[in-house]
Amino acid sequence: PLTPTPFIWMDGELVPWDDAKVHVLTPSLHYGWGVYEGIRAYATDSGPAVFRLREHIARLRDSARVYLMELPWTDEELISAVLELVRINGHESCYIRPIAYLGYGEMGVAPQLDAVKMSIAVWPWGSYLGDKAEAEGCRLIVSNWQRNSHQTVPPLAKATGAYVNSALAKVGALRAGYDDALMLTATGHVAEASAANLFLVRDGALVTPPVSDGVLPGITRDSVITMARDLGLQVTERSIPRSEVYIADEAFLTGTAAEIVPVASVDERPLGAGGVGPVTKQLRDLFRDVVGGRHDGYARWLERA
Ligand SMILES: Cc1[nH+]cc(COP(=O)(O)O)c(CN[C@@H](CCC(=O)O)C(=O)O)c1O
Repeated sequence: PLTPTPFIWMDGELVPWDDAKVHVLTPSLHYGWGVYEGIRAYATDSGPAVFRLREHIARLRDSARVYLMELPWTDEELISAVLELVRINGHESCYIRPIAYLGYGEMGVAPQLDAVKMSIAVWPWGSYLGDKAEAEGCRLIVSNWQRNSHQTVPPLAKATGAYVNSALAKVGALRAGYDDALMLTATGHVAEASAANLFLVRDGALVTPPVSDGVLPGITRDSVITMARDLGLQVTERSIPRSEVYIADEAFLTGTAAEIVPVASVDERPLGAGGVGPVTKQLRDLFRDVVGGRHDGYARWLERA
């Protein structure tokens, strides 16, 4: 359940949590035409810091452009709003959820595109896949729901309505007793999990599906690619046929909510020796140091609240 925080930012105003409401005939509620972001603020020795905030706001604007939505605020205004909201809500660490949607006024499939409204909320959000998955690795099953394609619902844009695809996969996986779903493209190549990117490790080298295979260009994915290469590891972005996952030495998921979660098995095939693989552990330990402000080499990725 959500832990309320004192204020939500709505169109430039700070609104008490319980008053942050929209009309039931808000078209984005009915048709899914909206874009959003998932960002995290982390506790550091010098207070809360937001991880790669600028990149997240830039992706929000990219998503909005795909959906013909002009955000009524500049990147700088949104960055300031996020930092102020984290500060006044008083959390050392929290999850941050900006959303741009189409406000009340007209109904119908072709929405009123100039009615763009925005809100930003924060709340404490712990382990996305649960402590057990973090410690022992998550169990994935390949979903029988195909990942959105560039020809249907563009995976490049983080649109609200796009997530029924992820939700169908995730709910199916949970009901089958798994932690999450692995989604494939129309050609049977690996895309990503329901709300996180996937990396494989084989002979010490990392492989991850390309954006052209219908993945969200994840910011955690980008961070892991950069950190891995800085560690001297080989990282390749290429199409991965489904069965190649079964023969990986290690695999892990990356996402803002998920962070870095080891994969213990896919379709009941255990990966490597099970548990947290050495490369996964090395990258997860480094990631935790970086977001905790304990690694000067990536200070550029942290914005102090
Ligand atoms: C489909 C998908 N793929 C990859 C990622 C990882 O991207 P990034 O966070 O930039 O590293 C996310 C983030 N999923 C967000 C929403 C989760 C949710 O709504 O639940 C998140 O992790 O915040 C996705 O939703």
